[in-house]
Amino acid sequence: MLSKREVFDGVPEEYLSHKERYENAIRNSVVAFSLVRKMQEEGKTSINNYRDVVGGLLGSSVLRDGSPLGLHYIMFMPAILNQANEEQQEKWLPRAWNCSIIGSYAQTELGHGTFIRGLETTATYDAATKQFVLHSPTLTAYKWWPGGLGQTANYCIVVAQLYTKGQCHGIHSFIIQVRDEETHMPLPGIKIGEIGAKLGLNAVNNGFLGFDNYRIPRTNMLMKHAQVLEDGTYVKSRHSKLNYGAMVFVRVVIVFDMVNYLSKAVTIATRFSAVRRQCQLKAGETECQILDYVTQQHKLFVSIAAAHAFRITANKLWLTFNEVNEQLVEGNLQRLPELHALACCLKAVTTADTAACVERCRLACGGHGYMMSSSLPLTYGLVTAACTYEGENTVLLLQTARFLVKTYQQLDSKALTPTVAYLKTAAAERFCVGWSNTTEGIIRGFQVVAMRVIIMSTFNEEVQEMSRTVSPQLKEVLHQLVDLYCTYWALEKLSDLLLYTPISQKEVESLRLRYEETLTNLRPNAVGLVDAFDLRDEMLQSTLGSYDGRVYERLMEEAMKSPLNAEPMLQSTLGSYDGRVYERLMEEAMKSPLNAEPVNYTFHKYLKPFMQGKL
Ligand SMILES: CCCCCCCCCC/C=C\CCCCCCC/C=C/C(=O)SCCNC(=O)CCNC(=O)[C@H](O)C(C)(C)COP(=O)(O)OP(=O)(O)OC[C@H]1O[C@@H](n2cnc3c(N)ncnc32)[C@H](O)[C@@H]1OP(=O)(O)O
Ligand SMILES: Cc1cc2nc3c(=O)[nH]c(=O)nc-3n(C[C@H](O)[C@H](O)[C@H](O)COP(=O)(O)OP(=O)(O)OC[C@H]3O[C@@H](n4cnc5c(N)ncnc54)[C@H](O)[C@@H]3O)c2cc1C
Repeated sequence: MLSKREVFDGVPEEYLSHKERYENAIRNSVVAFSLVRKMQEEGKTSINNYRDVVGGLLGSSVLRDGSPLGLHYIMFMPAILNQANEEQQEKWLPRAWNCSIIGSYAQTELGHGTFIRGLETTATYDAATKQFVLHSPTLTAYKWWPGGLGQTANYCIVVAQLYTKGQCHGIHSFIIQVRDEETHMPLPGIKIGEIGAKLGLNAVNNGFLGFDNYRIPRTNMLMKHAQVLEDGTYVKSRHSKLNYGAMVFVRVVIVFDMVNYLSKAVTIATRFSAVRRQCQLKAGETECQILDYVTQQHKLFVSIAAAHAFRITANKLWLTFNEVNEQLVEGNLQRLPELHALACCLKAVTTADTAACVERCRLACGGHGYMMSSSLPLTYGLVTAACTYEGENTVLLLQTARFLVKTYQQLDSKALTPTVAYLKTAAAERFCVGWSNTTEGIIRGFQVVAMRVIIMSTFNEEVQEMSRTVSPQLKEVLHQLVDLYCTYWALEKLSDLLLYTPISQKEVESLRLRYEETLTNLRPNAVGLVDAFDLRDEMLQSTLGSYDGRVYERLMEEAMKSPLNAEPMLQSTLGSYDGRVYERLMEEAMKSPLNAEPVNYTFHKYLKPFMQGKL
């Protein structure tokens, strides 16, 4: 087993080079995922809790800026489960489960991400040799972004336009070996490397991939839904969108991921706000905790409520995902459009809200929130990426809008699926005859707004669920969070309510008062509520949010770790003596150090022993 601190002992990640960061990421990942594999071997994990085990690792402090192995678990294996037939699953899944092959998922190209029907990579069937020929006809056809593809993965799910007998049948998925399993060298006809430094997730080793008439066996087309027979005959899928299943799965998983990151950020900011004293409420008094300012409570408390709301919603979405997938297995596709719309909506809403809340948590911590050691900038970099990957949020919300408009148009002719059944009730004019400043009244108001502007609201089911399962004391606090969340958004979306509901000016004023009362009621429990997330210091990795509150001592301890403090005259790379700054930046951008050699040395040192089960 590798020693705990074998590499870069004591130097925080922020001070490592791009290459050292990659080595650190590989080392941490193989150690961490060796534990997952051991749990599998001992039967301590299965497909049901696998999401939590892997998700917990990927969101942990060990893999704090992502992992080059993340896509192997998040998309490569689910794509095989979702799109490979039984024979293909028997061949590929065991090797993927024990990581004797490492995979990625390559759909996005330099020229296309959202419009996947416009992807340019081609897979042309050659009946004479019973092979597909993969080709990248243009530079914009190069796959660009796949996680782990830069230097790590040796297999990949590739999404390409399928051609057979001269006809294009649209995009389909293929499992493709891109590197030699022994030498890790790129195979002939494969052009591959990493795309360079990013805003965040710099440990993920995102790569590019180009094909030059690269041949694969016919049986490497994932054929659970559609097939190409040996003579080139195309057999189409029962539903054209079944091939999109991997994306739906990850969108569902991302909602859980946002719960983790939002809980972490608001724990850090709330605990720091209880420690930080700044300014006096009255002259001569001792400085007060910044958590006592209503403005600080306004910034933070809705994030505590949102973390609970997203967790309950994520659990509900996961149940729906499993229900619909069981129906798909039985050939019942009736709820697939609803699941797609729900996954699109909740992925977009939770990622956008989490990114906004994490940034607000950072701003609530003043200068110390801007320190990398606070962990808030890193967390922001992680969550803001989720607004883009797995479907850019604007585009996904348009998908939801499309589904809701269609549902509304069929309101009287078609039975409504569970998550939109409220639209029937809200359609009746009598539904919202008055306004009440209660949680139910606000939700009803949003349902009317949703009805009128076809926006989905999903909160009411969780409130009923919650009242059945908690103690009176906890129920009171959780209801305060529900009240806070509803009154916060009612005030945020006041323009819609004023347009579409009979809410009066007087009721708006009392709503505002109710909101401030709720902030005050929650204040005594604020730190307890974030402690309840039960995030250990090792998970938070934050000088501001540690449980013991020793903020200033930790800030100083971290500052002293900077190599610049060790050697006052250390030369910065940007200040090179010859002044050729722009030429150096261009050289660096065109040749990331990881691309310097075709096989990065970390393969033989870490990956190969891991893949051979020797770690
Ligand atoms: C073994 C298991 C291991 C499990 C381990 C789990 C570990 C969990 C760890 C958790 C930790 C972290 C998780 C987070 C980390 C995630 C990292 C992710 C890395 C990123 C990967 C990527 O980004 S992959 C690329 C993603 N790309 C996209 O999403 C592209 C977005 N574009 C699209 O989806 C489509 O192009 C779009 C929907 C926008 C339009 O498609 P189009 O074909 O043009 O369709 P339309 O004409 O608009 O609509 C036609 C009809 O099709 C319906 N439809 C569209 N998409 C779907 C779908 N996906 N499913 C079902 N139906 C769909 C649409 O509704 C229309 O229907 P209608 O009836 O005609 O209206
Ligand atoms: C950190 C990260 C990791 C990723 N990992 C992977 C991976 O492992 N595998 C993979 O295949 N991909 C991956 N991606 C790529 C990701 O899926 C794409 O970036 C995403 O789908 C958006 O596509 P695009 O970047 O081409 O932007 P585009 O599709 O070009 O969109 C650009 C902008 O145009 C606008 N726009 C586009 N279409 C519409 C429309 N129809 N209506 C209105 N506005 C529109 C939106 O404002 C959008 O932001 C990753 C991306 C990131 C950031």
